[in-house]
Amino acid sequence: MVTHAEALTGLLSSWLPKQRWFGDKQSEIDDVRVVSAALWFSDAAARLEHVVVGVASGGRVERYQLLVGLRAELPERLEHARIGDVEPGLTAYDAAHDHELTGVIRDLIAADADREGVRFRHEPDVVIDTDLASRPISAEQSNTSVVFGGEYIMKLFRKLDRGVSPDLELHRALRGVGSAHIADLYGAIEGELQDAPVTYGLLQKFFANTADGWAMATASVRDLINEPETPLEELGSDFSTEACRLGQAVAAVHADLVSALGTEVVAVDRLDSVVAGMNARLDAVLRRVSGLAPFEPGIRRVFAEVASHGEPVIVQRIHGDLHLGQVLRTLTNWVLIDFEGEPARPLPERVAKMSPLRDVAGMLRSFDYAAHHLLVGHVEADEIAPIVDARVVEWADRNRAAFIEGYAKDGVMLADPEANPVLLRALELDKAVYEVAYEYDNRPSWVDIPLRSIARLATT
Ligand SMILES: Nc1ncnc2c1ncn2[C@@H]1O[C@H](COP(=O)(O)OP(=O)(O)O)[C@@H](O)[C@H]1O
Ligand SMILES: O=P(O)(O)O[C@H]1O[C@H](CO)[C@@H](O[C@H]2O[C@H](CO)[C@@H](O)[C@H](O)[C@H]2O)[C@H](O)[C@H]1O
Repeated sequence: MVTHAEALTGLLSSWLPKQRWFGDKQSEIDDVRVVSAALWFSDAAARLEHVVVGVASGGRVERYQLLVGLRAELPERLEHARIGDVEPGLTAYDAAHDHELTGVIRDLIAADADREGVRFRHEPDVVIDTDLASRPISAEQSNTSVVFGGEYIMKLFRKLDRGVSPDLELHRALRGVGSAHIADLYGAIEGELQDAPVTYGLLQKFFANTADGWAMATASVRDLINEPETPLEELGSDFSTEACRLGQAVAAVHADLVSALGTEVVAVDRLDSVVAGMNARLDAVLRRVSGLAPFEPGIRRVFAEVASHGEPVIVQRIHGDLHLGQVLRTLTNWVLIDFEGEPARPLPERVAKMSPLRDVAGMLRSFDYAAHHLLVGHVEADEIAPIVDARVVEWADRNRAAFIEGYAKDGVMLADPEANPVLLRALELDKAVYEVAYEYDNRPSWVDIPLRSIARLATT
């Protein structure tokens, strides 16, 4: 079967780095090769080709999924998605922005179709409504998501791992035990790539009219800056009740993950390997970000305490990258989304069992972020800081405490954050070190947020 994949590769070196989901924006692209290509759909107006490319840059090769639309005439509505001409009179574009072609993908799932080794499947007890209109969501992130009506959201993965995505694996497992705090899984697109399983996409329940935790928390912080005289507990937008409910939801999901996938114990004589992992991640960030160097001895000291403290650690499957942007408040519930783990970690590390306190630490870090990020780059930051600094710290402490209270409230937790301060502090630091690298790569003006927390966590 003939595709236009080879002709496309010449256009990608300039197009890929402009995409939000493209990982390494710092290095030049050295080479783009076609790993697989298949025709998924064709009619008189458009073709949909599925192309996986291997992109060599910065000394690494990563695989990316492209949904390539091809049309003789690109309508105005798709101009922003143009990749370029693959032959005279035939334009390639990102089909994730074309509601007609994303509708085709949804229909393939509804029909349990197969296309050249790619399996489109809906969950056995689900009937997919194929009449709903499709639109891309505006906030494109690590992957590309498309919403159908107010009912479904389809995530098309961009960077592909060799192995089943934990986002699919954990949603399937959580669905199996009837978890109340997730977006129900309706279908998936899977296949094999270079002799390994691969997940291309997910179809899930879409929660319309939600607010994410980050929007709610930062609205509360904005209020406290604007009402400097009002005690936090009297602010109309006080977030602590929600933080408590969120803690309950996270504990419930952790309990569901234990029911579905079990636990293991890291014995005291293996704690060195946990510390070694944290130190290795620190080494990698220290090599790249010089601003972290002054804190190195303090960070290593906190990590070392995990081994010397001598408590075995119970581990389980966890979310892995939990923060306020990964939780949605529906009318009646908190829902956790995006179970992929930290995008920068290799897949084998992301699917390993870890302490549930790692997710707790991720959320505690997020309260710190929400408290401090509004002043980053603000023209009046220096003027306002002395007045609001104490209040935002109080806000973070109040909500961190409420979240921990909620986490313990229903008695379903495996590890009590309050009873494990040594591990919790090390996990917060480990996360903050990861965040330094994340911000350095993606939002350099935010790098001070984790660095300031590290200064506090590694020296007190
Ligand atoms: N089930 C859902 N219901 C409503 N909105 C959702 C749902 N899942 C994801 N979203 C929205 O889509 C955004 C991207 O989803 P996410 O799973 O985090 O994708 P990515 O892997 O690209 O980071 C989220 O920040 C959220 O706003
Ligand atoms: O949501 P992703 O899976 O893409 O996660 C990555 O990006 C997050 C930012 O969008 C990043 O989170 C960091 O910033 C958040 C505020 O924007 C903050 O709430 C988090 O606590 C902080 O870690 C996440 O680390 C990264 O993996």
